[in-house]
Amino acid sequence: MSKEPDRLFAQPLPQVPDFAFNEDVVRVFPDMIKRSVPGYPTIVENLGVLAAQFAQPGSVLYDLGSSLGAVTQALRRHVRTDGCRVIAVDNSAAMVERCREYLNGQDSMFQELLPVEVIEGDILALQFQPASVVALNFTLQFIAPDERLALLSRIRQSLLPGGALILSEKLRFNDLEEHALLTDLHIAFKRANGYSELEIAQKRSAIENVMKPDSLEEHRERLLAAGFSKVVPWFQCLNFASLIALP
Ligand SMILES: C[S@@+](CC[C@H](N)C(=O)[O-])C[C@H]1O[C@@H](n2cnc3c(N)ncnc32)[C@H](O)[C@@H]1O
Ligand SMILES: O=C(O)C(=O)C[C@]1(C(=O)O)C=C[C@@H](O)C=C1
Repeated sequence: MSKEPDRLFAQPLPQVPDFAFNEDVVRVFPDMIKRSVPGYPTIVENLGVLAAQFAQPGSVLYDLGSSLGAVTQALRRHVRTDGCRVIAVDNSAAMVERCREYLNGQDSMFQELLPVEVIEGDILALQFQPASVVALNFTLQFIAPDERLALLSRIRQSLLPGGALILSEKLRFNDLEEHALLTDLHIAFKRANGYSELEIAQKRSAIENVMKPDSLEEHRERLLAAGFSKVVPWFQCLNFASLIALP
């Protein structure tokens, strides 16, 4: 994976454009997400471990909003269930192109990996096949809020008995003091990872119109409304969390 450091917001920008998953972001994405999302490497690796517990023979494992395929690669490191295949979907052409290159690299280094198909497309328009694992790793927060319930309902309908949705998101908190504390600690995390005050501020204005986090309570209620029977948080680091939702 690219080792290029993320300096995208290091210089003052006359006007900060809305954040987009374009070629510039693709080049620095592995560095950006690791330095921006507390717990990201732990979440990705363990998503593979969890998926192996839910994978059903002959089913599909979806990686929705796959970016460079970090989750897909973790699924292929950990899932050995007969007849499973991975479908990775992203609507950024630049992400999809680089993701395919990285997965070819994984194929050339390891044998007997699950087959994978990378689709360039909108997850809101996807025809889901019967699935045992669906991963939404920091993707739902970029979907328009009024589309989220319908998407989760369609995922729920595609899930086989014994399967699971694994949903990772940045959280906001209804308690203002808790929200302020965890936001400050997240800024401290970014600072400790070498981001300047300017980089932190400009990234914040770039994402504020395009990324709308929900609270844990909102996630739980919406997942139940979508038909999931149980919602189990399995990881939280500062204001980032991951949940298992069972059909
Ligand atoms: C924060 S990144 C996901 C990170 C990735 N899952 C990982 O773990 O490394 C969000 C991704 O979702 C994709 N995305 C956003 N909206 C989408 C949509 N409607 N359909 C497909 N992909 C979408 C973006 O292009 C971006 O690559
Ligand atoms: O919340 C922030 O400040 C972030 O940078 C978060 C976040 C994310 O959660 O996806 C936003 C955009 C990039 O994809 C990497 C990280």
